Amino acid sequence: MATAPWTTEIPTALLVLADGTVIEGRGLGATGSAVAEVCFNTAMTGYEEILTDPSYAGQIVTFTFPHIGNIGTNEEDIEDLNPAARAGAVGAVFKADVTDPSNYRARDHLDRWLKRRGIVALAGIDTRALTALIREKGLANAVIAHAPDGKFDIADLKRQAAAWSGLVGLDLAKDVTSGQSSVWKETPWVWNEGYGEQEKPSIHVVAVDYGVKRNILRLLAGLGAKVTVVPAKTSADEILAMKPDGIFLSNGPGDPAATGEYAVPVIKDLLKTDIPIFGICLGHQMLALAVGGRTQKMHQGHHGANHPVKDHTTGKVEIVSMNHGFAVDGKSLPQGVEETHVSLFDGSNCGIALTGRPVFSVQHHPEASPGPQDSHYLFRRFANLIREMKGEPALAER
Ligand SMILES: NC(=O)CC[C@H](N)C(=O)O
Repeated sequence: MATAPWTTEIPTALLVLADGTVIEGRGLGATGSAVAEVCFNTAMTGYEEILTDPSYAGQIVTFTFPHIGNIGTNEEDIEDLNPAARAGAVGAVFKADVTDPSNYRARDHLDRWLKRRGIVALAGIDTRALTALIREKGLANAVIAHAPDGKFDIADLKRQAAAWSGLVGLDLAKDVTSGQSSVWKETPWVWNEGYGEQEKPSIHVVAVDYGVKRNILRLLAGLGAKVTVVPAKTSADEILAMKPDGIFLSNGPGDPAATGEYAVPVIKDLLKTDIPIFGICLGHQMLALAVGGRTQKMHQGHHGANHPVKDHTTGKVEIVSMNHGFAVDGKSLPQGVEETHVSLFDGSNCGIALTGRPVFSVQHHPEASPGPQDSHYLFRRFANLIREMKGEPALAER
């Protein structure tokens, strides 16, 4: 994968894998380097949402869709809660060079936006070959480096990539969570109107922020919730003192088993109440750990917006957004915990529910952003569990 022999171009960016593989490309975005896990994402749209999803902290995203950047960037499509913290992917890999944006919502060029967010990026490589390599050998630790003068200390980059401990055992939720509690009011985006505001909430949801995506909070607010967002290390007593009608456990980066000291014990305490609980992705994995299940690292992970998942409770198949490199071992689930959803790609666990209790979670991303909206019904399922507790009529689920 070296520079084509007929060009005299000097590579200005490198992706150096832990096994010593060096991939040369054209640099864009921030200069410098970042060490992380390199994964591939098969979504065809939504690069801004993907790169700002805090669950991608500690990761470099290779986009399999070849043209990234042609709709530019805007201020509305970011997913991390606190833009100043710039939680999200640390690196990005594209096939084609980024062109000038052509979209009525564009406010900036992707290259400038990447620079501002501190994301190191590389373009002009065979992303299919890199994806095939990840599929064959598994998610790889790597360094992405960008130097406009083309000067790299390759031996040092190789050392850095090989020395990095990787995501297993790494707690990153504590780095991306909000520093303080806040109330979220914004409701989902409507074409020609933009985002709305929830002014008359009828239920109260406390959302534990392990790296939460904004669109989750919007969908909760859109269903009539006052959403109080609390930091990842908030205790069960503090959460219960807020008198929530429902508790939401968010997505987030890193190894779910590594957050064991603060998240899992709190979830165990919350499970002693009868308050409805809903978890997404990292929240799903930690709920599974709290009920006695196990999580494990995946070979190539699931990152995309086109994954088929079956809901066993209805028999329906939904096409979903995915972003995870760890998974719940479906075989580890104890009695009283049902497997509600499975991936139709590899049969891996995608959802659990506690038998006879208002507690459930999913591995995929029903909030989409980006991706199809097939799984939005899960938010209504959660709202209905809360409404049932309050003696209010159910909303239509689909
Ligand atoms: N999107 C997420 O919440 C990801 C969860 C976890 N960090 C994983 O990679 O599996």
